[in-house]
Amino acid sequence: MADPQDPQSLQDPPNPQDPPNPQDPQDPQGSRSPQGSRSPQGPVDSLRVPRYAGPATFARLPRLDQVSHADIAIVGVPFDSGVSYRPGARFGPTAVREASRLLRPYHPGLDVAPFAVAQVADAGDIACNPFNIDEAVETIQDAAASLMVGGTRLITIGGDHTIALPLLRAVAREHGPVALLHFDAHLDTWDTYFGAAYTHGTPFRRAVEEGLLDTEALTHVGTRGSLYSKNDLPEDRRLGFGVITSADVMRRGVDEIIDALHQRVGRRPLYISIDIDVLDPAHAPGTGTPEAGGLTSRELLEILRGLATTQLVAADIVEVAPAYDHAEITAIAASHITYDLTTLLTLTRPS
Ligand SMILES: N=C(N)NCCCC(=O)O
Ligand SMILES: [Zn+2]
Ligand SMILES: [Zn+2]
Repeated sequence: MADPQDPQSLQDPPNPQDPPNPQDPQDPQGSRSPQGSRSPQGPVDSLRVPRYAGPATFARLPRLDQVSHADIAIVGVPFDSGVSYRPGARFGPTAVREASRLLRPYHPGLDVAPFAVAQVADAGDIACNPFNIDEAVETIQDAAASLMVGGTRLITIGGDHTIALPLLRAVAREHGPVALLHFDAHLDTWDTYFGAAYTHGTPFRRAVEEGLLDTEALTHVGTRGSLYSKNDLPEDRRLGFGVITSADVMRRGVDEIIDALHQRVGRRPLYISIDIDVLDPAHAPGTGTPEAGGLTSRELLEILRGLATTQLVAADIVEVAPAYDHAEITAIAASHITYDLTTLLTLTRPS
């Protein structure tokens, strides 16, 4: 039954005599939009093609090569050679895409149909060398920069947290030093592991050293767990970071945290990096370095929705390791976070 509130139903009504064919190159998405229409090509319509059918792009969106231009591209980086503990985040992008099949086109919390107001497309995966981290970092930076040509904004699904460094390099080249909201159990500002500079525990120290970040506007959110030394926190502060711990979120509450984040980032171009281990292992067991006492997925999603008036320019969601997941708990959380990040990007057009 057509529902006038449903943006999909505002297009031509489905014709049961003429079902879409996902194999049909003229209509690979089962789209109701006429060919050549200037409105964004949305996801496959789950009221016409069952959501479990066909290949998984994020939220069943078109692939980048199926659209003439994308305002927002979702790209996977299946790289996990930078981890210090459990491997497996290389399978994150595939798991998040699979778990995203249930996403629907209208976001009631933010009152927007993100795929109707912006052309969003799935750019596939960046193929990077698992045996050479330096080379992989360069590949990711170059691929991200090429995807951003023409003003396309990027949401990246990792992959381990190493990938934030090349992504920030590509973003800073476009926008200059950016504000950063880093949602993570960990600081990820350590110096080296086994002498290696590019790891999943070090991207944000490198980013500060390289001048990619606006050091007036950096905050970790959700930090908790054991550290290497008492010096870790003052060193992190010296780099410019503020810290809102997981316990602060619980004690101060979501609304106060949102206010504090707005004060910190203001109208600066903003990058959001979300390590799924910011969530409690009960909400995200499928990750490589889990820490007890984390945020709930409800808290994280509410905080993100509170950031709709920032100047978000790009984001990543990293560290989903499906081998440790159960019943897709982690991948579902990550797919919803990615949906919210996408929706935020449609609301926060850079000035
Ligand atoms: N970025 C993530 N997930 N973890 C960093 C933890 C580094 C460590 O082993 O101390
Ligand atoms: Zn982490
Ligand atoms: Zn991290």
